[in-house]
Amino acid sequence: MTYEAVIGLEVHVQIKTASKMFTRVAAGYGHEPNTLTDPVVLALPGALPVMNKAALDAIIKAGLLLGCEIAPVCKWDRKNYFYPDSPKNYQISQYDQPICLGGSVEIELPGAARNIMGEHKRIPLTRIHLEEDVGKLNHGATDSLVDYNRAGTPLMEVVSDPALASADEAYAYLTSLRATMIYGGISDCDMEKGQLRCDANISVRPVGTTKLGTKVELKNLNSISFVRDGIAHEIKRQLGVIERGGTIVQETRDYDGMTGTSQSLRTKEEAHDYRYFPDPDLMPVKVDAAWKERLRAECPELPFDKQRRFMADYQLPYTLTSALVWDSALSAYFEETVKIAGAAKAQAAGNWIVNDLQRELSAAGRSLADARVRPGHVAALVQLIDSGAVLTNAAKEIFVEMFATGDEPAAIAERRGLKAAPTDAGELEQWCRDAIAASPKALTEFKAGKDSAINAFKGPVMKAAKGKANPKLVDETLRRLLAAM
Ligand SMILES: Nc1ncnc2c1ncn2[C@@H]1O[C@H](COP(=O)(O)OP(=O)(O)OP(=O)(O)O)[C@@H](O)[C@H]1O
Ligand SMILES: [Mg+2]
Ligand SMILES: [Mg+2]
Repeated sequence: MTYEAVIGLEVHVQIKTASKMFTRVAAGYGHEPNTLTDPVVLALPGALPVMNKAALDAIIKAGLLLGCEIAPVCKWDRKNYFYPDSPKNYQISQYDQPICLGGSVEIELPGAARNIMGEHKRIPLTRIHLEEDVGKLNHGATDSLVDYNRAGTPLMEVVSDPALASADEAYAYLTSLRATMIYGGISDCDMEKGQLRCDANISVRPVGTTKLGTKVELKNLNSISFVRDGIAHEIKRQLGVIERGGTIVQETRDYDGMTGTSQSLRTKEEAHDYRYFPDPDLMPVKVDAAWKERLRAECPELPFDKQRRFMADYQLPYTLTSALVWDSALSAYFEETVKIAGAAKAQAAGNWIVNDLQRELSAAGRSLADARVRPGHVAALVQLIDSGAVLTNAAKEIFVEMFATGDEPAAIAERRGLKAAPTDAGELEQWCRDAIAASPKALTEFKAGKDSAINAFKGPVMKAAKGKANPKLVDETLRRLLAAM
């Protein structure tokens, strides 16, 4: 019997807000332990939660970006459990009335080659709800210390349907979801800081059947690559168990990305173990049309939509769009350049940005925001090349200097003597006549209608001009002379 894998992901995304979910104390990372706390975070007697509007805005925006239905009314529930990371002994979460329902994440699977677009799919979401993050336990050799700085940070849980079929699809899903959250300004999704965390639920079933198999939940997958590796490993493990005649038990396993192994943590608790009940301290939240529309207006175009637009409007090749659209600042920079240089120059502009600008930025350890080269500079350089005033090799040099100084490309070309030589018209004409005379075969071909035969004359002309002739002028002069022959 052949088996297929079924995967559902639970992704926790910390929302980037100034303060915590139910109190005004600051949210943040990397502070002295237990400095971002107050009576609400520490659950001191009498402390009461007050909702953070910015966090609600962010989750509604996330829902709109992913095409979810925003529930007109949602409520808060207590998820009860005892563990030192939660001083209240419960977590405020949303159980049966989450704020976002349905929706999907668009993914792209790997293409046949790097420069070929892969298949696109939409992975349906079950829900997105809002909850508060818990504290952090730091385990020492003989004791464990608890830090409540993270406790109470607004946290979204994005739950997918069991609809992913492979480790690669899970990888593509996380890449796309992460980009969407960053684009929307909802989270920075830095996995090293725990801003995005993923649990993977995995089961297998015989191909052709629809009933879901028993799932195993993988935890502690702390990079997107580890999620992919962990899932691939777990699918293999489950198939191995079945092959040996065993059965899969529902459990939570810990995957160690460094060693590529997993071990059982616990057999999985059921929802009733948490004794969910509505939080009596918090009112349900009503989201009306005006609230939704205000946030809809703030929703940016998503990377895949942008990529389709770049390919259609600017005729850009897939590879170039892939290098641009996943970084919203970079694609904004590109579009500003195109606005100045013109859509016909989009590909040239894109190449300068993706290759030369990015190379110089990473060599200098700088970010795009503080690059001295602005879109106007790139557009000006593209225009100088197009007009024939500078040649490509010179332009490369100009770019490097432009990056270092922020000077205009024309000024750099002037002072560094990098302009294509302002060839004397009579001299250029003579070079062209000599080149035509030296190649009677190409002349015959050109006269017979083979336009590309003109290229045979250009090399000798450029050689005579020591590489500094304006190629556009060379082309024009040759054509003028040829037409008269
Ligand atoms: N048989 C299955 N095989 C693979 N994935 C499954 C299966 N059943 C459920 N899933 C996936 O498991 C996830 C369940 O997440 P959900 O948050 O609803 O429940 P939970 O994991 O029990 O709760 P908790 O948030 O307390 O961990 C979903 O992403 C769902 O698609
Ligand atoms: Mg869950
Ligand atoms: Mg879970």
